[in-house]
Amino acid sequence: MTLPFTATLSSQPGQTDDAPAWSAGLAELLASLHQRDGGDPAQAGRIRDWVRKLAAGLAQGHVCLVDEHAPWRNLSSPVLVDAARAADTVAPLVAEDERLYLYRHWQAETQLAQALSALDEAVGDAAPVAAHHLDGLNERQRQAVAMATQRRFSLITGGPGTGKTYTLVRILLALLEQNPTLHVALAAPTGKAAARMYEALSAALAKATGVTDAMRAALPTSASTLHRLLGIQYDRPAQYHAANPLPFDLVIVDEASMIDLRLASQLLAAIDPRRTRLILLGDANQLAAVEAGAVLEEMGRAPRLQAARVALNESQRFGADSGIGRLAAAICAGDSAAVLGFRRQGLDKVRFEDLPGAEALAEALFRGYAPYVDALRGGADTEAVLAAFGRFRVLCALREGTTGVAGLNERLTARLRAALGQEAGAALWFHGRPVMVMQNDYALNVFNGDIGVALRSAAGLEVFFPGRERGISVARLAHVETAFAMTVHKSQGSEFEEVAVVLPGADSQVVSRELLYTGVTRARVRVQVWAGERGLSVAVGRRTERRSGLGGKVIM
Ligand SMILES: Nc1ncnc2c1ncn2[C@@H]1O[C@H](COP(=O)(O)OP(=O)(O)OP(=O)(O)O)[C@@H](O)[C@H]1O
Repeated sequence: MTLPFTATLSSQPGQTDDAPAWSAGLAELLASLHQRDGGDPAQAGRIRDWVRKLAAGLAQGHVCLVDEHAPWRNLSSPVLVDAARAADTVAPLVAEDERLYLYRHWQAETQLAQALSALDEAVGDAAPVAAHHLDGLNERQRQAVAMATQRRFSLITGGPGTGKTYTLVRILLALLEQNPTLHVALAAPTGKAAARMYEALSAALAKATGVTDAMRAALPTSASTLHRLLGIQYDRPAQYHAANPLPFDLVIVDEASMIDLRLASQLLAAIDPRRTRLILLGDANQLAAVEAGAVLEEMGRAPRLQAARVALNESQRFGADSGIGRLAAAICAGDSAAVLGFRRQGLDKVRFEDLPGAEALAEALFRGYAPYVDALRGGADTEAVLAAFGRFRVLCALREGTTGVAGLNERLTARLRAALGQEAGAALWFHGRPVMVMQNDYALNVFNGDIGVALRSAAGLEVFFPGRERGISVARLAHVETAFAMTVHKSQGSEFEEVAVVLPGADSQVVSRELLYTGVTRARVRVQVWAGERGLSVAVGRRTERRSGLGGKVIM
């Protein structure tokens, strides 16, 4: 049977405080199927209740419902199967010990765990890494090089500027020295993250010593999205899978915190443990994927994968005394007192502000876009306009409300149009409208999360994206949103000179330590934090935990 959750699962968790509307429908459906197919009518209410809770959890990124008493253990129901039998018998719900899943999440989690175990078992076929590849690295970086050159699966985590790229270059050079024809693929969950990964790696390679022309020639000339790497289009099955694995010796995936359970299981299925080495890079303290499954974090905690992971911990970007670095560290540590202390005493390059009313907030945030307004007014070329827009961004926890993306975009739009002397009007498109693509469009070659600016050109109003010469007529771009303000979720994988993080009031359930950390660390130079004391302290105090069974399932 087909369950009605495929489309709705992509509703944004962390953005509404309520259980999704579809959870009640799914609960009713399964409760009535239970009765129709001969289940004990007295148990229908329990099924309904569990499914409702499970669905609410899914919308927040949990993979399963957890109850330590496993009340589903001895329940006989046509809509529920025990995990021990789930490989042969398909039912909408799977019970596995204290966890209850929708079938396809149980299947993805189980397949991912098996693939990880198989890959992690295939270790130790490489020669030890030559000592010169370790020169100048700190202890954790050395461990990472040794690990990634020895193992088939490795996980390298670390915050911004901890040297993930720097270390990766050493790993690549060491592996290329052993095998000059190494076939390498670079990928990331979004187009933006892939582009940034490639840029960072190219820059680090340009600075590295001992890179021969042959090595350069063996390296890929771009990084792709994971969807493109795996050949996933729309909702069709991936082109690469267990029976047709990816034709690479080494696959490197950046920004792995953004990978959800389904994509992770598709990626691992496409890795041939006899041939391919997989290196995942990411920041485990960041927000997890919007969809179900905090895969990176789970992998990071799985006891059996301990030898396959290294956490880099010395940031070169944010020195120990940098304001952003100290703030990020205090947020990560859940140290509300320290964060409130910074807020009261002041912190270098960090501006803390109380939340004013809607108009005053928009007015203050609009000042961040002054260089962008100047570029548009002065008739700067497209590249300069895009660069000016890329300097600053407003990042929100919510979509709706005074502090939400939608309202702020409206108010910032009105201010930009006034500043440019445009008539205030209801027109959706205008010269200077920054937009974010919300859906992959393979025909236009634009992807979820790409950001461009609408500019008047000889061909009319066209959207220009960084790194692309030609604009795209606004009429062809259906799934876009104005992008002065964006959610913290959507900002993952991007970086700006300055960001303004806007939190809602203290009673919101959606703000968390991971969200605030992700927002703050999108800034390279300066950050503004718009939140009252209580809101800030609640955010720092709340850790998101994702319920799943992955950690315990990976075995060797
Ligand atoms: N061991 C080291 N010796 C000298 N410089 C280093 C070392 N490790 C990192 N760096 C430098 O620190 C800076 C940050 O490193 P890098 O860009 O690799 O971090 P990153 O973790 O990839 O950051 P991000 O997550 O922001 O992309 C770079 O300028 C890099 O050259």
